[in-house]
Amino acid sequence: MVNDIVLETWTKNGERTGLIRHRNDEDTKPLHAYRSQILVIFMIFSVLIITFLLSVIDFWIDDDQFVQSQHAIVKNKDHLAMKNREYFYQCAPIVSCDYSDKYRTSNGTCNNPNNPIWGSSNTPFIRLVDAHYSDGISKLRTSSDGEPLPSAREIQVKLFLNKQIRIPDKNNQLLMQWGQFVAHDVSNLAIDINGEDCCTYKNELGVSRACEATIKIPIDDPVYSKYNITCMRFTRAMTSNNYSCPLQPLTFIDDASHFIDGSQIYGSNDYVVSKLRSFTGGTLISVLDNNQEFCPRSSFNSSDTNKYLYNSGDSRANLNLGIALFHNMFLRFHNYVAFKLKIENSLWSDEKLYQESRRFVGAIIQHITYTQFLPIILGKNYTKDEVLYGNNKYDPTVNPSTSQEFSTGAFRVLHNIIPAQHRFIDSNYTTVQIVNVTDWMNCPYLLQQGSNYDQLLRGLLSTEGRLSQPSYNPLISNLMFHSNNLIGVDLLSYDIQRGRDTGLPPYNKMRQLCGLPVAKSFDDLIDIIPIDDIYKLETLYSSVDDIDFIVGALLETPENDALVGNTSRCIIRDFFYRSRVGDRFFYDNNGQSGQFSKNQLEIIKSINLDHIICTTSSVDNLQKNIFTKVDNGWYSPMKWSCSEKYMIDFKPWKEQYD
Ligand code: HEM
Ligand SMILES: [Ca+2]
Repeated sequence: MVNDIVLETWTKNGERTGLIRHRNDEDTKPLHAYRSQILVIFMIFSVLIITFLLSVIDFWIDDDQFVQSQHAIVKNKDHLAMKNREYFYQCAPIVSCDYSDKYRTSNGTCNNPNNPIWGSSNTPFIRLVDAHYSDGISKLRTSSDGEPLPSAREIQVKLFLNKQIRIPDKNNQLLMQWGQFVAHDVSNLAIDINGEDCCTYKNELGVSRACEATIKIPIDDPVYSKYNITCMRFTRAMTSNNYSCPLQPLTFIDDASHFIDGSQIYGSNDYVVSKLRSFTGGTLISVLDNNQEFCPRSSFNSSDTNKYLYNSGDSRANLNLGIALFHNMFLRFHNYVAFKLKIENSLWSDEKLYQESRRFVGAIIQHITYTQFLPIILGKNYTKDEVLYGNNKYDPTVNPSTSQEFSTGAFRVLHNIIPAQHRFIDSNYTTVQIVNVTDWMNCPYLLQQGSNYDQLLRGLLSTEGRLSQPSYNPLISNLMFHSNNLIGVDLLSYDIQRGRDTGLPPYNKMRQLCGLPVAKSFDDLIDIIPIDDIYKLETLYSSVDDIDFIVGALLETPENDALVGNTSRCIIRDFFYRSRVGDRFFYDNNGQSGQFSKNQLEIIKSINLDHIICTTSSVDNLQKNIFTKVDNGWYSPMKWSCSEKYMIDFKPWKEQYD
């Protein structure tokens, strides 16, 4: 019988193979006479079975599958990362899932039925291109000729620092703030902060791993040289080694759930979630101050209790005033939704109210991101394509994980729209205060003084944003995290150095990945980078292949109405495509467990950031395009009043009882 099966296996199109015919011709011989043939067949058969089994296992854990999707951005498959699957082989936790559950888990596990940890917090950023380290493992990339790359600060000084274009943007500052809010939803790279002042320690005690990438400041630096500073502190990012998963080359872990699910509000694991919930009425814990609702305060050990930090789903909530404002806004919005849902469903438990409100808020964040934010970032024509607005179908072969190239490279290009200053505007639309963005970092308590919250919000809404351009504002380029009003660090130097720290591929490789021609010489960059910048690049880098990704990406002239150049656009689009199609709970994907009803979806699709602002602040009239700067006048025809326009109907959530 067994031989018969083998026979069938080797029959092609109904014809027997020569080997088998031969055996049939001689079937009078004793069995042992066929020993060698049987052995060969057995071996071939075993190899086939093993190959088949390996390919099944490979398919099951193959986190490179997303690139095979027909819409994936990747045009050149020769350059795909090979190492993404290592984590899944070696360190992936085993989780048990109930796929009929209507709600996301807090850490994002159990989204994909075949790969339940895809996109969950504490799993790696995927790489679109293999890591680039000089030793192939962890040492920062060097030039093609083996020499060190130019210092990140030297690049900033020679290429970007003095290029400030002061033309006001047609978008307002709120656009930038939404970008940072979404960035923190999908990406959180832990930094190896161990209290060392790396620049000092480097001189006195040698170099720890965390400190081995401090940034050299040129002696003729136009800013730092005045203070005789020649070293910028910088610590390397944590790696999977810090998460008990030693991998080579270095692999970096995303502490946030990779999905756009509001994890920066709620937390990316059960512990944080439980610390933020009030466990009554589905609400989050909040503090009432001066009749306004704010985030709870963290148990930050400060000698001055008035200088608290906020507790939220993401520790970066305190980084700058704009992001702190958004955390309060969404805390208030969550609690508002929970309150409204309770009115419709008085019998719902705290758990049900919390989960339904969280689901509602997560859906709105996705809706705003895809319909209001991305069309401006990527350009309206570009976002019309079905990559971003598809057929509402979930595709389980698409990996939704945040890519290293997106997080450390392409999306950071938008640091170029951070304005130097925020305006505080009162209810009469008079500017009452102008604040440097770098002066109010890590001091969210300032938001709670007087009417600062509403005034900053009015300022973000009605102040023009910084025009997208190949430079960062001078304050964020010199004074970030300053403690004494004198000198701080440089965000652009950090971004360049972080790219090297995390082994990002150089710019030319990213061009290739995105289907742009590979530049064989600096002159070939002329298709997309202005000639003056190409000359400067030539003085800095010894080869066109050495240019850092973010440097090339920042210099690219955006096409049409996009805010970013082609290469970053391609990487940003890749992420948001995968984040939509590869998220089983994406708000308008059909077929998800407990998907929104038709009426509910209609309401969700009608809600914009405008509604959220109206329900959570004293701002009482808003421009029709929320991210556009409009005239402040009360009677501007470009504005709608909150009381007329922005009611949210929660009736479709009323549960029908028979
Ligand atoms: C005032 C506004 C902002 C400030 C002060 C700020 C500051 C920072 C800082 C200090 C880092 C970490 C740098 C490092 O050590 O590597 C960072 C990371 C990042 N920023 Fe911003 N940023 C702002 C706005 C934005 C905006 C508008 C975007 C995008 C639209 C953005 C996207 C990102 C991303 C994707 C990361 C990496 C996050 C991670 O994986 O940890 N940021 N930002
Ligand atoms: Ca998330």
